[in-house]
Amino acid sequence: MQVCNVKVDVNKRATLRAGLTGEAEEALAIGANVKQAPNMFAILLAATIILASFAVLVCANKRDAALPPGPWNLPLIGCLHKLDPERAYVNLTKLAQKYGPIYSIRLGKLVKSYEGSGILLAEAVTSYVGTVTSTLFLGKSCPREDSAKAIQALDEVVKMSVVAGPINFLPFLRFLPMYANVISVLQNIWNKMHNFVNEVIKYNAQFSPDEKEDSLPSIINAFMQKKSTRNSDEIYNLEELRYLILDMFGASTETTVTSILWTVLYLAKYEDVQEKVRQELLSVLNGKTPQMGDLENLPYTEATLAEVARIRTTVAMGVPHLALEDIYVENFKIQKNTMIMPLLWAIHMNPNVWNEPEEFRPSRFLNDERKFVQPEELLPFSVGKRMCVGEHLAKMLIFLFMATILQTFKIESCEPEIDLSAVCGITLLPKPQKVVFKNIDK
Ligand code: HEM
Repeated sequence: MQVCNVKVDVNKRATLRAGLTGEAEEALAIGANVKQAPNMFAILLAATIILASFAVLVCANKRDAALPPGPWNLPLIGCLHKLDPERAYVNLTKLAQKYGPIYSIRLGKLVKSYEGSGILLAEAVTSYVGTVTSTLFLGKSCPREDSAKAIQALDEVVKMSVVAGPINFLPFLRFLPMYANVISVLQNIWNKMHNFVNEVIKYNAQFSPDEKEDSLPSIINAFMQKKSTRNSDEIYNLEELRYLILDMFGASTETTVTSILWTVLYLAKYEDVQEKVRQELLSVLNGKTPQMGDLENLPYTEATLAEVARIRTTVAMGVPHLALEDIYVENFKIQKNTMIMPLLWAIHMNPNVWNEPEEFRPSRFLNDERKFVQPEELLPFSVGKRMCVGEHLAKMLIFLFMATILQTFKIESCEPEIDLSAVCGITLLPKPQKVVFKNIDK
């Protein structure tokens, strides 16, 4: 299996220092000396600038021979000029095609902005996903309106985090008023989220696990149960629980909502696929409420969901990891503190694995007996020991939503043409557009 990794040097401050103070100081010193020879000043200054630029360029491209190959970097901005913020996953995939499955680039800053909050359906889907996840994480003890507000706040955090993204690559930006404001708004929302989850935990902590009427198998209840049987507070303390719940909220809502939105849009666009899925659902389920166990008897439906997950990889650029020490991968040296981005989009669009990867074709996941087969290169939830812990929950939420809707409604676009192009934020988002659900009996 070919896995494509993109490496980003996170040691930005050191890079900037080498680019600015090192070479630029040297260039200025030469300029200062030539002040005593006015007639030669312009020529020497021009030469100095050219030499200095060259030195800075060379410095920006100094590579340890063992490091993975990659394109030339410009001082300060590295390879950013090669990346279109909204289509960075596509640009990065092109570099993978040129430099091979493991390559490295240096990023200065990545400016991304995204207006709009998704298609109109987004609100309803967010409420569906949020209700299930908050009940699962917090149990019944949390009033619905409170958890809805928390989910809304989280949505804000996700959008603001996209705007704040460049700070990851150029940390000094946090001193600029625009970014300082974003950070302060983010901190404000985060504090509110922490307070909210804290209140729910405090409420739950009043009861011993057997005393509680709320016996739903939620994370909060499971945690409290474990805590009551342990003497040590080292792992099962309430602060740990708060962060765990916030991580779960952060990782589950936007990803699952976005995946559902893509599925709705693809089925609205490919009406023949939608009809085939509906016919399979109607004949197998025969009007009954869908359950996760039904999926094994619904190969075309499962293949369609897999194909959407492939062609619109929700977490297109993966979740960054950090090398804690120098390591070697296929003879390439990955230096300590290097950020490693598993470029899931490139894996899902690799023409050596997928025939005509740009085509939406659910049948690629069906074998000769029309059974669903999952190739190991299908990795929307990543791979390895840090892969998504919510894979099964997410698949369940997507399947149950789609199976319920499609048995009753036909999804149609309100626009002349459905736009399936993506905007790259934290996840790969569809453009805002309207769809309509028409009752199939009418
Ligand atoms: C379709 C929806 C989802 C997609 C596409 C998705 C995808 C991913 C990906 C690609 C990662 C990165 C794994 C890595 O670091 O290599 C991840 C991590 C994670 N996901 Fe999901 N996810 C989804 C839904 C969920 C849900 C519903 C939950 C919550 C129950 C969840 C919880 C997490 C957590 C906690 C992590 C961090 C795991 C760790 O670092 O050990 N995800 N997800």
